[in-house]
Amino acid sequence: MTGATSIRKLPSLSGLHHRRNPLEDNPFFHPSNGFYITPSDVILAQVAYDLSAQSQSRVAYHRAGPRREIMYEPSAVKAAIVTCGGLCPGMNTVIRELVVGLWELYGVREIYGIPAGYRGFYSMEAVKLDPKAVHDWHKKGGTVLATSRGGFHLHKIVDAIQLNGFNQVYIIGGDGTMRGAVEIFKEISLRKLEVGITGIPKTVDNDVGIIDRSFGFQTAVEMAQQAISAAHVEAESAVNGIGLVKLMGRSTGHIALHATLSSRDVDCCLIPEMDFYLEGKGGLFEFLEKRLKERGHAVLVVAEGAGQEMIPRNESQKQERDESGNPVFLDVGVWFKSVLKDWWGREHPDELFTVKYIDPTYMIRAVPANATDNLYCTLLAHSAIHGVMAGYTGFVPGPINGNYAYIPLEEVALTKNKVNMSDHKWAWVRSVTNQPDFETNFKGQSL
Ligand SMILES: Nc1ncnc2c1ncn2[C@@H]1O[C@H](COP(=O)(O)OP(=O)(O)O)[C@@H](O)[C@H]1O
Ligand SMILES: O=P(O)(O)OC[C@H]1O[C@](O)(COP(=O)(O)O)[C@@H](O)[C@@H]1O
Ligand SMILES: [Mg+2]
Repeated sequence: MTGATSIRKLPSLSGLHHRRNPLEDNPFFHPSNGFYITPSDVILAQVAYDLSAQSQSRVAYHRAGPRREIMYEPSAVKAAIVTCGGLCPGMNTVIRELVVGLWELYGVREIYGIPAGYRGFYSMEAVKLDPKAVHDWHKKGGTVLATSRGGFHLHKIVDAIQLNGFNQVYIIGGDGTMRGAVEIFKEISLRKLEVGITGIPKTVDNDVGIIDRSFGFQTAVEMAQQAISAAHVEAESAVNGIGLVKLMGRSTGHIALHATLSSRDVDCCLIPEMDFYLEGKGGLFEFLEKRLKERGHAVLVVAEGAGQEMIPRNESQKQERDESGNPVFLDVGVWFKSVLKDWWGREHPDELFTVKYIDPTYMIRAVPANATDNLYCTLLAHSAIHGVMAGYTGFVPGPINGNYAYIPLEEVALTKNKVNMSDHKWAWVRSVTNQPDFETNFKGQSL
């Protein structure tokens, strides 16, 4: 295979001095050949190639891991950790492992938690953290530091970082947080401060791009199974029963898709990336009618952002935003329940019909991470620490094709991970549920 490899450049702090990595003397490690990662160690963005193609350009990211030399004197490090945005299983594990990792791997002793998200930098007292304080945090859901939306005042935040003398900042958050982190990184560079900034991607929706998946996502999918199973039991035990489950997913339907694929009890899965329609040939009602006739019940899984444009709303509802500026959605489950009942009442006024609506929204994200996600959180935290200690800044650690890499923060902030409606995964959903291909049906209908 021929073709050039372009390595994504990582910003680094220039005013610091090289020093020996203390892992060299750490009793738990025996650094041998290949232990330290060098600048020429990279992870390719893509692993599948067509070998018959003439020439292919490749994108690569620097590989995450410890470097032979670090750029901070551990006793001079003052680290800040903050969690922003919505909850996600594993946030406490990441905080715990950042604290324990900084302490045990590098001998850092000044580690602080910023309470309540970005606003905490300038409006609250930072909390001193050590391994003893965080020892059981991985067993707790949520974030012990607390989180919030909004409150992003760039200058106040950077002033507070400067005033407190923080020289490493670990920012745990989703797509909105990453956009904020880019602003902070740029302002810090403008002020020529020697402060390492890293963004650790957190989002239960799995909507952050480039990385394989976000931590906590698998736990959330697992939790969603309970809701789907309950909906299935309720639907099966009724006459013409519909079990309706709403799952998180503002603009991406990954949770709904994965929960559908792993459950196999789902008759139809609706996600924000797709258009669908209710009435007429090839529509949802026709499909449900058929399913109820054949099987006596049906299970419908809907991502919270699906069909939002179909729900009637007044002017103020149209404008509503949360503190971070994200649009506030109406409850698609409540709407569905009412349109389904209207439809059945119209078509079959004398026949029994039941819709059981289950909304496990916060249950799927307010739990501790499962074992797989806990391990993932640990590797993520350690990757972040190694990168910052090595002097990199403005980066995001994350798994790419199973290997941990450092990705420029700005690239992550600009990339959204949407469900690709034309790849095999969505085809697999349709083959499992046998649900209508709304797009094709709609085109056929309008001919
Ligand atoms: N474009 C942006 N620029 C700067 N800060 C932002 C931006 N978008 C969101 N934020 C801030 O990031 C934090 C988290 O954002 P939010 O969208 O609520 O959650 P998430 O990071 O999980 O997507 C909030 O404090 C919000 O004010
Ligand atoms: O009610 P809240 O806390 O604002 O959160 C609701 C939203 O948060 C999420 O769980 C996750 O969103 P973020 O990760 O972007 O914060 C969405 O699925 C959901 O719409
Ligand atoms: Mg978000």
